[in-house]
Amino acid sequence: MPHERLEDASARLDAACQHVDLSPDARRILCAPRLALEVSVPVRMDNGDLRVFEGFRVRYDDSRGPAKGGIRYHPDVDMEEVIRLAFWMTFKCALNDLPFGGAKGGVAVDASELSRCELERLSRGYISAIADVIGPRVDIPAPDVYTDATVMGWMADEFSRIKRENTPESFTGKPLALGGSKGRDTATASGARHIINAVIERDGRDPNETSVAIQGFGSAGGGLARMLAADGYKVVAVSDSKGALHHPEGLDVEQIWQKKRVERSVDAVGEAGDGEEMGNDDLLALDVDVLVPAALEDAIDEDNADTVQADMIFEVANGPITSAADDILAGNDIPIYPGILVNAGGVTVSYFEWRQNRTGERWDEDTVAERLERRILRTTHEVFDVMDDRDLPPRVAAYALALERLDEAIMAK
Ligand SMILES: NC(=O)c1ccc[n+]([C@@H]2O[C@H](COP(=O)([O-])OP(=O)(O)OC[C@H]3O[C@@H](n4cnc5c(N)ncnc54)[C@H](O)[C@@H]3O)[C@@H](O)[C@H]2O)c1
Repeated sequence: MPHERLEDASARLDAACQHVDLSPDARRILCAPRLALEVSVPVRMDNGDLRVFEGFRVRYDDSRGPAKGGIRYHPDVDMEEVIRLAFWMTFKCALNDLPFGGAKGGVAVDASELSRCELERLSRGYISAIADVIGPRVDIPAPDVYTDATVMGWMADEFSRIKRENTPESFTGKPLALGGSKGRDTATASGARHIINAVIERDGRDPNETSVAIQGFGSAGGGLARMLAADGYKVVAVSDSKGALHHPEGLDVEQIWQKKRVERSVDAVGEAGDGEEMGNDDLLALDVDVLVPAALEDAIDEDNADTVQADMIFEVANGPITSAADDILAGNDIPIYPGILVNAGGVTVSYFEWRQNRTGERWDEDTVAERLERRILRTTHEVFDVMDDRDLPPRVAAYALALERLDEAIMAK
């Protein structure tokens, strides 16, 4: 890969390549993105000033179908980060056998500083700038960090205006009224829950005796905390960007959820429940059975990897563990279930949304939940088979399986 900060993605590709008879053509094709577009998005601010934002859209690979990937609004977004995220989407879609390639987009912006009207103008301007490279049979965007259904609604509307046709299947993660799918808001947490339950059962553990710490109490991590607590797990620690809360016998997750997500309190998680407050980094070092990083990238790196005491890690965030940390955790025999498996519930229900929009169907909540569980468990058991048959750790097994599917499509072309 040509970009310096892509070593993590590249290291995962190299590790998987050692276990797959990859054709040299596929290796060459997967080393760089198919398309990397950088755009300037001028936006008239409420006070009359003009600001110009940097935007990106990357189509990493589309050998298995139109590319799929979210749009992130964050001040740190740059081309390298977007390429890295698009690479992971390529492997996530392949691993989960979705008929999609991988893409990602983003705008370098602190969305919290913008008024609602400024955010709408930015979202519409960004779509106008990338309209030539997206579409329902080319590249289908979705929400990511600091973008949501409202933003997708504006973007889908802008795209329909530009194309002069109504194409709800051009975007996923839309509001229900504009063709969004039921179950999209809880899809990532549900997928992660099914995988954790499958691993706990395979290991012969009892959920009631299993302690869990979750970093990041957002839509994915907070939703998962609620589901695991309902399944009987002891959720002993959760955190957000402001603080962490710990209770060795298990936290009252519903109370924290109510305060953080329903009342939209700005208080830290640490002030929202009846546990003891602790430092954010201390959560990662707790002696728990299950650790779930569900915040942002690079949370566990070579500086803190050695402090991790969990029996196993499930990545809900994209790329929360650097490749250097991976090596340290492997040396300490801590298995890591990778994000391309664990957080695939979101893109799976996005695929359901795209299918519903293309056929004009509307699936009810139970249908979405049942089809999601079936697909997630099928992939999970395929990964277990590769782990057993080839004696591989979960991350390498998942990448090897994805790589074989990508290789097959590239060679078939
Ligand atoms: N939501 C989805 O459908 C989905 C799908 C796939 C992957 N992901 C990934 O999951 C991660 C979280 O996404 P989300 O949608 O839940 O975002 P979100 O914005 O709803 O939540 C993120 C949470 O992380 C917390 N956080 C930030 N920095 C932290 C830190 N240093 N320590 C502890 N907590 C911190 C924030 O306070 C917030 O509570 C991202 O990496 C995203 O790419 C999300």
